[in-house]
Amino acid sequence: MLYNRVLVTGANGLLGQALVQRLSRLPEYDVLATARDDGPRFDKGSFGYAPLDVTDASAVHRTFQDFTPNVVVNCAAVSSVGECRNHRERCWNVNAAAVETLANECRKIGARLVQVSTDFVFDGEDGPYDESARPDPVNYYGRSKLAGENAVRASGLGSWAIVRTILLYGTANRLSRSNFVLWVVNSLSRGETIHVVDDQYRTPTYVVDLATGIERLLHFEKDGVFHLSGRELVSVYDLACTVADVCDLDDTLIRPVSSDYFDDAVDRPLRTGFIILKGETELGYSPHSLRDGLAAVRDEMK
Ligand SMILES: NC(=O)C1=CN([C@@H]2O[C@H](COP(=O)(O)OP(=O)(O)OC[C@H]3O[C@@H](n4cnc5c(N)ncnc54)[C@H](OP(=O)(O)O)[C@@H]3O)[C@@H](O)[C@H]2O)C=CC1
Ligand SMILES: Cc1cn([C@H]2C[C@H](O)[C@@H](COP(=O)(O)OP(=O)(O)O[C@H]3O[C@@H](C)C(=O)[C@@H](O)[C@H]3O)O2)c(=O)[nH]c1=O
Repeated sequence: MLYNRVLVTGANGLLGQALVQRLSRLPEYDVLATARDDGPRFDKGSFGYAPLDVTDASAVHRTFQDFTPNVVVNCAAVSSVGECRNHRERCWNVNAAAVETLANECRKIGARLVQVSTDFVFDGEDGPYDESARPDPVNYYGRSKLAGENAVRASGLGSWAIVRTILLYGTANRLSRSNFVLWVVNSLSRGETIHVVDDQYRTPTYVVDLATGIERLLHFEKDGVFHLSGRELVSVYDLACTVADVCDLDDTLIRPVSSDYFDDAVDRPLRTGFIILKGETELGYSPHSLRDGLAAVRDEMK
């Protein structure tokens, strides 16, 4: 059997954990999980682990020389839009500059690079978007992620893919950043009132679906841009109400508000969402329905 030697960065994050667990269950992959911590935050699956800060160019070089991956999936990011607004240099170093470093190291050893990106590269004026839509980010996070995409495109790599996704939800161990669905469940379970925007629209994505989609992309060795998200376009308020319904929580605690309710809000694109036809036809991507994905998360939380 021809093994795919896959190096995953940011492996202790929400997507990184799901992806490493997915790949390490399949015999065709030999996985090296890397993250900033001394060890993995999870233990299911059979994979190697090495500490790696993607902004440390010499550490990246050494890790590539030691493991010699034939494919790298970059899940490392500063994924909080507020943190990107407040700590621009750190955000740029991770989301843009480090991608250039990874792409250069991939080129040297002939490896493929799969870069994970976001709906926030778009302005949100005319979603849902397909892969040919023109990016025009409205916040610093989106600009840094677009710069990361452009570093891949400009790198001269023989083989690369950019996988954009939207509003990820799921469970994982000891996350440094929670996600919207867990936040709604935890807040409502404590009986807390929450204010949720009803003018932002998304196609929320169950992280297990995204991990499966990326695995399919590796398996078929597809290049180019792919939009992998859920199928259903909903307002974030409707998403919160669906979470309450699926988890049997009190939806009267959810108050609809518009985006300008939050005084210090970071600008967020209003209507994103993805058309996922390319992933469906070229990868066999087939995400859970929103209710089924949320039910799976509810069961994982038990
Ligand atoms: N979450 C979402 O809704 C969406 C996410 N995306 C994209 O998906 C990808 C995965 O995001 P997600 O898993 O949700 O985010 P997480 O924040 O859960 O994971 C990102 C990981 O990157 C790690 N990281 C940060 N800086 C470095 C560094 N210098 N070196 C190595 N690792 C680093 C973080 O480490 P630590 O835990 O130590 O902080 C974290 O574990 C990102 O590219 C993100 O932009 C796109 C659309 C939606
Ligand atoms: C905390 C909070 C969030 N929201 C809304 C804002 C937003 O539409 C949604 C999710 O907010 P978050 O701050 O979790 O995430 P946000 O920064 O909007 O989400 C993004 O994550 C990054 C990584 C991406 O790349 C994007 O695809 C996107 O999904 O919830 C409220 O309405 N009320 C609240 O009190």
